[in-house]
Amino acid sequence: MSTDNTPALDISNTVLELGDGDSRVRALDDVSVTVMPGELVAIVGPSGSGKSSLLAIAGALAHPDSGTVRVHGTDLATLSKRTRARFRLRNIGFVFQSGNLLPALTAADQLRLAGRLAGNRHVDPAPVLESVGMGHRAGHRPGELSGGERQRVGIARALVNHPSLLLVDEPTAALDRQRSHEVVQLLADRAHDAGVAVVMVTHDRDVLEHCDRVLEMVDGRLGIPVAV
Ligand SMILES: Nc1ncnc2c1ncn2[C@@H]1O[C@H](COP(=O)(O)OP(=O)(O)OP(=O)(O)O)[C@@H](O)[C@H]1O
Repeated sequence: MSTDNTPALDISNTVLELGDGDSRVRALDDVSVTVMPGELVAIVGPSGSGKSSLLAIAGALAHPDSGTVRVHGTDLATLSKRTRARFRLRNIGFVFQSGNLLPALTAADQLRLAGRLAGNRHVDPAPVLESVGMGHRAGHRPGELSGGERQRVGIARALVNHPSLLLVDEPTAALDRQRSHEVVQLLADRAHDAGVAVVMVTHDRDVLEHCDRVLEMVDGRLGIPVAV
C-alpha cells in the first residue's frame, strides 16, 4: 500500500551474485538505498563496481539473491513474471546510453509504441515531446536527429507512461559538454516538477551539480554520499 511518504525506490540489504564457479562475483554486496519521489540521485563509481547491477535489480531485470526491492511500495519479488513485466512497463522508465531508439520509427511513433506496449492505446506523443523540447522533431527518425536530440526522445519515450521511477544509464556518454548539461538538467526538471524519482548511473562528474544526491559504488558496496 503506498502513501505520499512511500519511497519511489526502496532497496534493502540486497546481495546479487553473478557468474559461476571461480568466476563468481558478488556484484551487489548488502546494498541499501531509498529514493523519494522528486529526487535525482546519481550513482558513480569505477568500472565493474556494480552500478549496472543496481539499475538491473531496481528495474526488475535481475533478481537479488537476498534482500528486497520495492518500487512505490510494491515488493517486486511478490509479483509473478507476467505481472512483473506489466508493472515494469507501467511504473518504470528506462533511458539508455544513446537513446536506444528504433531506427525505422519517427520520434512520435517511438512514444506511441512504448504506450501500446504498456497497454496505453491512446498516447498523445505531442505534449511529451514538447516537454523535452522535441515537439518540432516529432516526424523525424533517429538518423535525422543529433545525439542530444536522440537522447531527449529517449527520455520522452521513458516518460510517456508516467512512470514513478526513471532509471538512467550513462545518458551523457555520447554527448558534448553543453548537451550533457542540458540533458541532465532536463532529468532534474522532470524529477522536481513532475515528482518522478530518477536514478542515474554516470561517469560524467561534470553533471553531478544537477543532482540532489551522489552515491558512490565501490566493489559492490554503496558508500557514503559524495559531496558535489
Ligand atoms: N553476466 C555476468 N556474469 C558474471 N559476472 C558479471 C556479469 N555481469 C556483470 N558481472 C560482474 O559483476 C560486477 C559488476 O558489474 P556491473 O556491470 O554491475 O558494473 P558497472 O559498475 O556497471 O561497470 P561499468 O561502469 O563498466 O558499466 C563486475 O565485476 C562484472 O564483471
